[in-house]
Amino acid sequence: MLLHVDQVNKSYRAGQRILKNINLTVGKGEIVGLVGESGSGKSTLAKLIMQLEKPEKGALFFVEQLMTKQNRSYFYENCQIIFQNATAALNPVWTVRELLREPIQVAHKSFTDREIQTMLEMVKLPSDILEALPSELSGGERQRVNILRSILVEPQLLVCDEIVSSLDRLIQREIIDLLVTLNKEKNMAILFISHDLKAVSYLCNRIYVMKSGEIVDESRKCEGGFAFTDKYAQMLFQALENE
Ligand SMILES: Nc1ncnc2c1ncn2[C@@H]1O[C@H](COP(=O)(O)OP(=O)(O)OP(=O)(O)O)[C@@H](O)[C@H]1O
Repeated sequence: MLLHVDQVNKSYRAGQRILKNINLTVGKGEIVGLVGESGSGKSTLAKLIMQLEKPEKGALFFVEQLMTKQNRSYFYENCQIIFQNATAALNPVWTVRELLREPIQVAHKSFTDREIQTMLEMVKLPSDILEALPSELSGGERQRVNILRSILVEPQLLVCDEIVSSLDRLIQREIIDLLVTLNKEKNMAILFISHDLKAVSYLCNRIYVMKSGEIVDESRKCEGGFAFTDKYAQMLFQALENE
């Protein structure tokens, strides 16, 4: 197992539990979805996974190892997160070339110009983009730069928190197809957090449904569809079928 969230609880204030006994796993090379209405606790769980917040109870394991301060750097070399707001994640005064150089240095890697060109091609960015500033890019291009920055370190797991929500449908589909390609070519596991059921159903092999801080259901894709047993989960996905 790549990621194992074991019986995790979280409150920000006494008496108000935001996460309740969360159990979630992501296997090597697996694409897992996490859906739920606004405020159900998805982003809080993402922050806990990335060790930006501490669980009150429970534990998190990465490649069977309990996540601790001591092995945090190994974790960050192998797990990357992308948030919805691509603009905020990119330093506005850096060109794309500089933005890509940073994670390359952090990962102690070096790439030739030719290799960088190949990577740009993989995420379908034009080669002349290297000298552009984030403000000169479209929303979809900014998110591609963000994705490219995250995958340069070749993580085993990519956590995507609402990364396509602010993009139009066509660009959303292109970004999702890019994630499918990265999953296939690099065997990179993905935890895809979204309230966009259509995107999640298309992309994921397995989906968790969250409601009011609890995981209420889980289903694996079978013959292109999902079979939920919980009433709330069924209602959510029923609406999608009727679209
Ligand atoms: N730093 C914080 N301090 C106090 N409460 C917080 C904090 N962060 C989140 N919350 C509360 O935790 C609950 C869950 O929020 P969270 O952002 O995890 O939900 P979400 O499912 O990701 O929602 P959305 O889909 O709208 O992003 C909300 O009620 C929110 O107000």
